[in-house]
Amino acid sequence: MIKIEGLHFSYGDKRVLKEINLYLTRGDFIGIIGPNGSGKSTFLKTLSGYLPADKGVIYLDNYLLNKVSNEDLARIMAVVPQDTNVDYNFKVYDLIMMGRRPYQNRWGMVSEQDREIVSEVMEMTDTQGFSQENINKLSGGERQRVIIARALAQEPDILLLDEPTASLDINYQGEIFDLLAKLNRYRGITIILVSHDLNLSGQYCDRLILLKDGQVYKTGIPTEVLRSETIAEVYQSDVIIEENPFTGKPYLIMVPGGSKKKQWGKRSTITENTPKIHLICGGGSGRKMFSLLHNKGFQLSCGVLNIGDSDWETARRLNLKIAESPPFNPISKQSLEYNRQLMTEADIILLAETPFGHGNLDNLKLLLDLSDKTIILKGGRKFQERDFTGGEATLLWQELKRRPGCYLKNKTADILQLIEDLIKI
Ligand SMILES: Nc1ncnc2c1ncn2[C@@H]1O[C@H](COP(=O)(O)OP(=O)(O)OP(=O)(O)O)[C@@H](O)[C@H]1O
Repeated sequence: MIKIEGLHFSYGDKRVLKEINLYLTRGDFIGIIGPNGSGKSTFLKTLSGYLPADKGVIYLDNYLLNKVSNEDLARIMAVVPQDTNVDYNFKVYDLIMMGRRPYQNRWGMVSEQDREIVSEVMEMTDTQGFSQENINKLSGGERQRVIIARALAQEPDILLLDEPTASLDINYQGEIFDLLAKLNRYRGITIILVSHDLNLSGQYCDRLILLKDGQVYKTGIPTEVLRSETIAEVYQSDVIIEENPFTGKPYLIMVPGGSKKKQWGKRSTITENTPKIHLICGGGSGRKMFSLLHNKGFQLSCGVLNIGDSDWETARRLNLKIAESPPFNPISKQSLEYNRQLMTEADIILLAETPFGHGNLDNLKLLLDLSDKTIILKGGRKFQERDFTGGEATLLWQELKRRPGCYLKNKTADILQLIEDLIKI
C-alpha cells in the first residue's frame, strides 16, 4: 500500500498541494485526473520521491518514502515523465538497458538476464524495429514507448506515468493503455498515471483521484467520480456521461461549446429570470437548436416528444423539462396539458423544422391555442414536404404564419439573432 498523510507541497510561496490524505492499494490501476494546474504532476513527483513534501508523510508499505534509499526505490518504482526528451543521442537499445542499472554492479556489467529482460520489454512495447536508432530521431510517440520500455526494464512493482499517451495517436493510445492493463493484471504492477483523457482513464482505471486546486476533490471508482455534476464543478464544462456498451464503463461526451468559462454572449448561471424557450421538435430536427440554445444559457423545455425519439434522447441528456408521450400512440391528454404548461411558462416558443403526422398534430393545434405567445417558426423546406396528414397540418401552419407575434425564419443564425433581439425588448 501507499499511504499519504497530510501532504503539503509548495514551489516557493506558491502552495500547490494542500492536505492530501489517501490510501492507495498495491495492485490497483489508479488514474490521477484534474484540470490544468490542479497539481497532478506535482503530486506524482512527490509520490516518486522526486519532490520532498513540505509537510506530511508518504508510506510505501510500512516504510517512510523519504527513508528508502535511491537504489531500493529504483527497484520498486519506475517513472515515465511527461517530458520524454533525452539530452544525449543514445541508441534506443542502450537507453532501455539503462533501466537495468539498479540491478547491475557498479561497473555496469550487463548480464544475460539483463539482455533477456530488455528484449522482452522491447517486444512488449513494439520498439525492436528501431533498437539501433538514435532516440532523438524518433517521433514523439515512438520515443514515449521507448521511455516506457526503459521504465519496465527496471522491473518495478509500481509504475508512475505522467500523461503517457499525450503524444500518441489513437492506435498507440489504446495499445499503451492495454499494455499497462496487462502489466497490472498479469504481473501485479501497480499503475499510477496522470491523464487528461477522462475516457481512457474511466475505461482502464480501477480508481480515480480527481484533484482540484491541489486538493483531492473526489476519489473512487470511475462511475463515482465521472459524473456530469462533478465534471461541471471541477472543469466548468458541460458533459454528458454515457455507458460504454462494450465495457459498461462511463464515457464522456462534450456538449459542444459547453465550457462555462467566460464566453462571448453566454449567460453564466440560470436564475428565475433566465429567459425560457420551449422547442417543438422531433426526429432530430431540434438537436442543433438544443445545443446552441443550451450553450447560450437559456432555460429550455420541449414537447410533446415521443419517448425514444432522437430529440427526446438529446433533451433527456441535457436534463431539460420534457412533455413526453409513449410512441405509436396519439399524444395523451396529460402530456398535452404538461406541454401547454411549459409553453405558457416560456418566453418564446420555437417550432423546429419537424415533420407532422397525425401522431404529433396536436402540438401544432396547441400552438394556435396560445394566441398571446411569441412564436418563431423555422422555415426552409416547403412545409408540404413534411406534412404527412393529408394537408391538415399545412392549413394550421398557414394560419400560424398569419398570426401576429409569429416570426418565420429560414436560417439558424437569424433565429438566434431574433431571439437575442426579442429577449432584449
Ligand atoms: N517548477 C515549478 N516552479 C513553480 N511553479 C510550478 C512548477 N511546476 C509547476 N508549478 C505550478 O504548480 C501548479 C501545479 O502544476 P502541475 O504541473 O503539478 O499541475 P498539473 O495538474 O499537472 O497541470 P497540467 O495538467 O497543466 O499538466 C501550477 O500552477 C504550476 O504553474
